[in-house]
Amino acid sequence: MSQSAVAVSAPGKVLLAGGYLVLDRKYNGLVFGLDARIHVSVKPFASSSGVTFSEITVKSPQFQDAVWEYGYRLAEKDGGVKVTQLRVDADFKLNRNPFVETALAYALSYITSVGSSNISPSSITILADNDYYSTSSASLTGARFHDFGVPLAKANKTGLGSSAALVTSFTAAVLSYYLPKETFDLTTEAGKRKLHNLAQAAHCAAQGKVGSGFDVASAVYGSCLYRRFSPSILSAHGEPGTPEFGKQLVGIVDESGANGKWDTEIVKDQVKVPKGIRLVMCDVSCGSQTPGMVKQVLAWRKETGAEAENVWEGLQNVNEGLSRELVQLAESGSKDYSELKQRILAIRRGIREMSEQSGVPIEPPAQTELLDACSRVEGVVGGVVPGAGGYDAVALLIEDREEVVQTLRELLSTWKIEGEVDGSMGKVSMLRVKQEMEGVRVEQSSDYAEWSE
Ligand SMILES: Nc1ncnc2c1ncn2[C@@H]1O[C@H](COP(=O)(O)OP(=O)(O)OP(=O)(O)O)[C@@H](O)[C@H]1O
Ligand SMILES: C[C@@](O)(CCOP(=O)(O)O)CC(=O)O
Repeated sequence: MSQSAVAVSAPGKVLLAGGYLVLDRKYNGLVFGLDARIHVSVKPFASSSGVTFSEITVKSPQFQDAVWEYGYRLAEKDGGVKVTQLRVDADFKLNRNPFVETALAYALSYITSVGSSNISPSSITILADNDYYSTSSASLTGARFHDFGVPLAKANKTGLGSSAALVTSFTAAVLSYYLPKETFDLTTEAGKRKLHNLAQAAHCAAQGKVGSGFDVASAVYGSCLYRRFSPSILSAHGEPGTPEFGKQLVGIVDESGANGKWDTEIVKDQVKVPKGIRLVMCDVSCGSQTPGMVKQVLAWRKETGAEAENVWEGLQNVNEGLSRELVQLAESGSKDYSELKQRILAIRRGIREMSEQSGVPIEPPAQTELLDACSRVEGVVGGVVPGAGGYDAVALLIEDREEVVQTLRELLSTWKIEGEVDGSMGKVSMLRVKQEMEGVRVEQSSDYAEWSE
């Protein structure tokens, strides 16, 4: 068992094309990893009293009250590892973190099923790159990891997929810490595949539903064309502590169980960004969110049958067209972006058709106006509402020149966008993130020493 500190990071994501379609294995999605990462470091638990407990402490020092202490024990009947959040005193209300708790229980259950059952106490630190949460630029101090000064639940997420990047880097760090390299090596393809399977299982369990998993896949593999796994792979197992959970989990992760191999498809070489082009993410803060958009769109698709299928097929075609054009430009070195512009516009037309027919505001008029205005800026190739769409964000492809970024910033600095529910006016801010090809990565644990005391 390894006892030296380890650290791992995993990227956030943006689903540039394929929202909703990617939920169905017939279609795929173009997902970019982003250079905003979540970092997790694990080190031995330093007991000041000399007494050691069976305890794993997790903290997220950028937020208030973000410390979670867990006891753990091997469950009977091969139930894996049951973790229990510890209370400081009987009256203390537990502040639970479902993603951390589930990722820990899943990782320890896997570790004790394939390796040693002797889990030593450890101390885990989570650090998120600053762009995962919005702050006024005045409060940014230039610190590598900003202190957001609020509890995690009050932080304004920018929608970069924090839970998927967290579960992926957390699982990878815990596995690397407790398992010998022969059993788990993150730098190998086999290691990444195990990580992908385990992180998908934990992430689905924590969010209480089986989504498409594009966010976990890009956290592991980075930018890719993604075709989802069959949801049945994750539909039949128990939860940590229930009989045979250990065996079931190993079957899922090592692909040795009744469901056999995962059918996820990750294609890396059909995703390229031409030199001279970059992705820009803009966060839209409207004070309104659209719950249940996915449910509504899928219900409409089911009701409408062939009509909806036509929209889906049409979108798949133009989505594929976008990735093909990006690859073609990257390989030819051409700087003629007129075709790329047309392909982005074709995707937007498809999304608006899906919006209109389903009655779900995927590219609502306020976002159409914003995207049109951005697209008129010299050097902006075009943009879309990424992922599930709505009022949350826009993603743009621009020529990577400082003056383009500057003009866009000026345009957005005064832009007001009307929210959906209460008519409140929101702001639009350009995040500092751009696309990144690489997925999960082993880091130097000493780089985080300052924050993991
Ligand atoms: N820095 C962090 N420290 C600890 N836990 C975190 C951190 N960031 C995210 N989490 C966990 O992830 C949860 C947020 O997940 P959620 O799925 O709501 O957001 P998201 O993944 O950022 O969403 P989106 O897919 O829209 O980008 C938090 O409630 C917490 O449990
Ligand atoms: C609508 C959907 O296809 C994409 C959601 O993406 P995002 O969380 O808005 O980035 C759902 C999914 O793929 O799980």
